[in-house]
This record gives sequence, structure tokens and C-alpha cells, in this order.
Amino acid sequence: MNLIDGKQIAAKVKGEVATEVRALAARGVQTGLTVVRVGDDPASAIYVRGKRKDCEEVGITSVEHHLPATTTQAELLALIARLNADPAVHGILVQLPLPKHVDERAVLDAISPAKDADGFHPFNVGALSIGIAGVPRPCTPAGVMRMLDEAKVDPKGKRALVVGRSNIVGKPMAMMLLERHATVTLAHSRTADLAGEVGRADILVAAIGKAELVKGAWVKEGAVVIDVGMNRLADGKLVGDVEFAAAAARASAITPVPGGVGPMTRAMLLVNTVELAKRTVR
Ligand SMILES: Nc1nc(=O)c2c([nH]1)NC[C@@H]1CN(c3ccc(C(=O)N[C@@H](CCC(=O)O)C(=O)O)cc3)C=[N+]21
Repeated sequence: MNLIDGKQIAAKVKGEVATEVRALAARGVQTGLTVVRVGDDPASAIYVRGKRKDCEEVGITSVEHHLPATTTQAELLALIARLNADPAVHGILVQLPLPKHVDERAVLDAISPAKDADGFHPFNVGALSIGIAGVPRPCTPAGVMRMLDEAKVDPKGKRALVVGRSNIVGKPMAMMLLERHATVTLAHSRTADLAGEVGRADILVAAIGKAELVKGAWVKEGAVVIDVGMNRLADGKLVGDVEFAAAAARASAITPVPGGVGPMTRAMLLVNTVELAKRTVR
């Protein structure tokens, strides 16, 4: 069984990004990412701090706008308009979730597609689905594809099962696997026989958000298992959506939690940001 080490692959990706950032700097362009955080969700605070550190490591200038939870949608849209117009800002990320009184979709739609570090803008989502290259892609599924490549797993002709149909992971993940010629099934909470679907999958991507919902005994012998889940148990332990030990006993390769997809998501945000910066000088 091959453990696919997200931390190690993320370090390699960061090295590549640092090289690109330096090359841009030599041409007079200092790559910049701006993160907008609204309110005081503790997980968001930790995550945004991690992003600042990642940016420092690769030479990207990062700016955080931390707004109070009472910020109105109009104020948020006004800030995004300013960032859209600021040439020092190459990438914009609005940390999710937003407070309930804000229309999340309207905010994401206001980010210029040319500065969309998350790849969540409808233009970029559409570009992914019809195969337009050179636009930002959602970081988590893009990170998963890089992990498959590094582990020498070619999706072509394989049965890939994606569990979870979110706009940020499941749906774009299915599109990326399809683009690489997998036979893709997208399962979700209303899927009739999840165990049966998992048992047929050569590549399993679990992005459900429920601790150890996918049982190891369901996993096909020799399957590649990618666990996108990050669930905090009552005792503070972080576990994925897959029963790790039992799945690892059957899988040919598997990602750990933590240290798997999470670090890759962060690394791909840096990739998207430097790619957006490169597009401004071509
Ligand atoms: N606009 C937006 N874009 C996002 O990409 C986004 C977001 N909002 N909101 C929140 C989620 C969550 N997310 C994480 C990514 C990596 C780790 C990560 O690196 N986790 C470590 C473990 C960290 C720990 O130990 O708690 C790991 O898996 O090894 C965590 C969380 C990005 N998100």
C-alpha cells in the first residue's frame, strides 16, 4: 500500500510556485493574494493564518481584510470592486462560510473571473466543464489530480466514484476525472446503494463531510482512495470520511487525514494565484 503524502507533494508544488514568483518579480511583477474574512469563525481564522504562512514561504505578498460579522453585503461588494480594480491584487479569496445575512453566491460572482483564486466564479466553472484551458480551477479537486499524477495513477478508463456533489469539491472533481477519461459516477446522500458503488470503484474520492462514513470493507481490493474529509471528533482528533486503517488494508494507494488533501488544497491556491499574476503580463 502506497501512502500518498500530501505534505510532501505540496512542498514540491510550493517549490515550483516559488520559482515562478521569482521569475515574475524579475520582470517587475510582485505576485499578490488578498484574502477577505468576515466575522470570527475560529476554523476560518486558523485557515487564513495558514494561508498567510504559505504565501510567505513562496514569496507571494498576502493581504488580509478582516471585516466584522455585521458587515453588509453592499460593503462586501464595494470592497470586492476595489480589489478587482487594484493592479497589485492578482488573486482574491473570500473565505467561506460567510455570515448568514450575506448572499454567498452574489459575493463570489462579484469577484473578477481574472482574479478568482478559488476558481468558483461561474465563468471559470463553465470553462472547466467545457475544457477551456488557462483558467483557475477549484483548489481541492485540482490538488487531488496532482496527487494522482504524482502517485502515477492514470484515471483513463478507470471507474472513478466521487462521493459528494458540492460546487467546491464533488462537481468539479467529477469534471476533472472525466477530462482525464475516467468513467465517472457522482454519488451523494440520496444514492441508493453507496456500499455497492464504492465496491466497484477503482478510484474513490470521498468528499462528504461525515467522519468515517465510508467503511473500509466496502473498498475494492487494489483501489486508490482519496479522502477529502476533515472531521474533528469530540476528542479533538481529525479524521477523514473513510475508515482509514480498514481501507488502507485493501487499497493500492490512499491519502491520510491530516497530511493528505488539505495541504494540497492550500498549495493549489498558490498555483492559481501565480498563474493569475502571469496572465497580467502576457
Ligand atoms: N474561499 C474558500 N476557499 C477554500 O479553499 C476554503 C474556504 N473558503 N473555507 C474553508 C475551507 C477549508 N479549507 C481547508 C484547506 C486545507 C486545510 C488543511 O491544510 N488541513 C490540514 C489539517 C489542519 C488541522 O490539523 O486542523 C490537513 O488536512 O493536513 C484545512 C482547511 C479550505 N477552505
